[in-house]
Amino acid sequence: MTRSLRFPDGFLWGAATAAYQIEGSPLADGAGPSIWERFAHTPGLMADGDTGDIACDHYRRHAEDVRLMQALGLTSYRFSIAWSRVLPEGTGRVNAKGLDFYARLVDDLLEHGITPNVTLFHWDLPAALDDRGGWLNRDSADWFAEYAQVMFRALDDRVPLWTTLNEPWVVVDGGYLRGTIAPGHRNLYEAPRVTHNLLRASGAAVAAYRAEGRHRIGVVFNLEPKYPASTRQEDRDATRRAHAYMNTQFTDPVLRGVYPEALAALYGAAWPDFPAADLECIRQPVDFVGINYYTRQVVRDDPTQPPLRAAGVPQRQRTHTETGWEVYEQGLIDTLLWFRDRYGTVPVYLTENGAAFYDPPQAAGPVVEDPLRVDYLERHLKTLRRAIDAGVDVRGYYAWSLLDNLEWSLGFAKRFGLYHVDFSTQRRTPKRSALRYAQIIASHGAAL
Ligand SMILES: OC[C@H]1NNC[C@@H](O)[C@@H]1O
Ligand SMILES: [Ca+2]
Repeated sequence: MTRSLRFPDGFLWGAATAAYQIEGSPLADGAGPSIWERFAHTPGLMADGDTGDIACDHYRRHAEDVRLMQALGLTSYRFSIAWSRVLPEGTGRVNAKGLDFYARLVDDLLEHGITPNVTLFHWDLPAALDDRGGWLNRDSADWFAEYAQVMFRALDDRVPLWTTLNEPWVVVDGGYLRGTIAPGHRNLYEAPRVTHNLLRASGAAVAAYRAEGRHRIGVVFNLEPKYPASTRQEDRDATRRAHAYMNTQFTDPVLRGVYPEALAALYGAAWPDFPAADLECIRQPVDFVGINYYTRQVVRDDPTQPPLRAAGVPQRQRTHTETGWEVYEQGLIDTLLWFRDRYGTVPVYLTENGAAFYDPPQAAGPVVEDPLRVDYLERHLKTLRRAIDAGVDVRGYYAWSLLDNLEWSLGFAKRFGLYHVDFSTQRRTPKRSALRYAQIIASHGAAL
């Protein structure tokens, strides 16, 4: 009997984006600046001097972009709210024009039969809140809950899927330890405190939602499975540290109410003594979890790289993307089975999956040929179906990304889009992967 070729009834076929990466017009209509406005305009921090000043000009071209979604047959679209469009100072005064942009976008999606999946925080913290300490300030949980409540009251009648944070690990590791993304800090003492306040903020928003929300709310983690480079104990220990730092540092507090004990040893003196009551807030039950999967990491012991003392081992024999990530779809099912076995039956959406490949410049033809991205998409969707067949409750898939966009400090050169964007003309052109995805959606997976 052939394996079930179709995906479950009601499975959502989506694509994902984030505000600062696509919208442009960062200060239009009363919007306040975010920390990305500052970071991107700080010389030397962004590849090629790229910024989100225009990006995909989505703030003005949103109607055209919704039509592009419909052309693919998408049944869902995941996007984020720019917090400082709605609350220019982060708290207090609401900017009606900012809120109205998102209300119109949601209405347009619904009119096209596309289910909105709304991320409240996708890294673009209002600059005014960073001036008050940002995620280092324990008050950040209250700021975020206030903002979340504004959004729930404005849009919960039309938005069935909410998520609080996108990828807290990236904010901690990139924004506060390595300094590669906004706000560009490099401070080991700050990292665990930011983890903790991000998770407290997420819990506070979920608690606020429970008081008046009518639909479902979750949180989005990027999960990257870690594999030991050898059977040596040192490599196995390094792999465990890397897994705790990147994965269970976030999933365990939210889904089990405790931090992995490896973190205290890893952070050492930098590990704070968190009040137990905080974990009660953090472990607010969520309705689902979004998992963003891109690649795996093979890990070896590396004493020269404290505090993690772990290094990635390049898998040169395999295809890699333009961001240096190994194409490794087996890691997707390994991660989903691990997640199900550790946390039980909490529903999952694959809220991001995709690849940046060098799409060769094409004559202005109707389709951009991107064979490597087509291959990546097929491999991961086939693997996702295997995980579903193995009993993992996956409710939807979101390709990262609908459009080529600003890949944060890597700039526009890293192209993840199903649609190619010519940033000098704003012309959108479907890639072969977009047409293949449309075919898969139309057959509800059978065409895989
Ligand atoms: O690196 C690709 C994507 N990963 N997750 C978060 C998104 O904002 C990134 O563009
Ligand atoms: Ca450029």
